[in-house]
Amino acid sequence: MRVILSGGGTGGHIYPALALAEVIKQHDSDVEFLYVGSERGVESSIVPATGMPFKKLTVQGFKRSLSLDNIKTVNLFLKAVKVSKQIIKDFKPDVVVGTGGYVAGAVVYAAQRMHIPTVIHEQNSVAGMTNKFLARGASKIGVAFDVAKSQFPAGKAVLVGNPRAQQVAHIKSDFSWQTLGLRDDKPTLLIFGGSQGAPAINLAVIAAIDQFNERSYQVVIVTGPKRYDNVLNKLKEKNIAAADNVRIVPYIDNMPEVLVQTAAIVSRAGATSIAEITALGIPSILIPSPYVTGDHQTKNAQSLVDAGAAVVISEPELTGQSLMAAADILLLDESVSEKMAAQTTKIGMPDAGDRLYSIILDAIAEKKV
Ligand SMILES: CC(=O)N[C@H]1[C@@H](OP(=O)(O)OP(=O)(O)OC[C@H]2O[C@@H](n3ccc(=O)[nH]c3=O)[C@H](O)[C@@H]2O)O[C@H](CO)[C@@H](O)[C@@H]1O
Repeated sequence: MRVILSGGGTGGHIYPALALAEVIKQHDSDVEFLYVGSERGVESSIVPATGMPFKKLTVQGFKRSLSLDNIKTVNLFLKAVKVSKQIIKDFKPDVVVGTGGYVAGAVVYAAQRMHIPTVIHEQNSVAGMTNKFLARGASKIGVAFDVAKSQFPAGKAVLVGNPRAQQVAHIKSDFSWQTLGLRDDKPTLLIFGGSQGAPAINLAVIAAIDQFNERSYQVVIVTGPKRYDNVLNKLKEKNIAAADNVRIVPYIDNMPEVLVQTAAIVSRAGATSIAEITALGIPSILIPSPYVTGDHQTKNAQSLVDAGAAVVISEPELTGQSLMAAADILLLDESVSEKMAAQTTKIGMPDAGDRLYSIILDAIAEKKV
């Protein structure tokens, strides 16, 4: 089987594609992959690091307001479709899979024009712009939230979950907190703001760090690669240093292994993070980003809140104090965290990769009929 994968711009689109690749390889050891990503997106470093063949396109996003830049966006898109057609002609895929982001728009659209089977995966509860654009021509659509089904052409979308859930649920982790200078016999709270970090979460953490320093549990603060220096500078200005139980890092490369050893999470409500949290049954405090299309993070978080599986703090309510209070309950009150962990696990879909693989096989088979 030959598969082109495309998804980009942000970790939440890229990691599901890579997790799917792992699942397909388990079913079909002869599979050949090609990943097509954007040259400016983080996929251009994340994907080659896995050893997967990678080709770059130049694309950019649409501005929501009227802007001359959108003319450039359209021109780049048309060029990217042309390059994609050549890539597809050379690679001869059986299927092209898109996991969101502008780059996937060009690659999957090119495949559709060439009558190659295409499958798109929607991670969020509100369909993204790229997937809406591609939906009509897609052979199959896999969604991670049931509420997303109705946003696609009738009968086309299937609930599959997010393949990253399967990856983290089955990982054998020998990760030790000692690699960060911490201890393995203490519960650890992991704080991160999605794949890029979130300024609001970083600010609340800076306000709370004096108190985190005094806690019996450990705290790992992931600032986001581009926000690390800023956080360190702010702490310096305030003359605050992290104590022995607190670590501040820009990014975590081996998140699945780390998550397995994590007692509780503070995070945005990105769809892929939620898939991981629910697959592993980790109690969480979610702070949905208010800056995303259709407020989709609040809707992503809703299914967990409804089930008593997570606590939500809205961004306007987020302060050092509200963060500390919620963190203390999760880390210090076992009855709360155990209950939440049990509820969270119920929502998880640890077979999501297999389910997505299955609709990919259907898409290929239907083409052959
Ligand atoms: C601002 C924005 O547009 N966010 C969107 C983006 O978020 P974002 O890229 O932040 O996506 P998610 O929160 O869904 O996923 C983040 C991924 O990055 C990983 N990770 C995170 C931090 C780290 O240090 N190392 C690491 O590997 C997480 O484990 C997870 O796999 O895509 C998601 C999936 O479509 C959407 O739901 C989000 O709304």
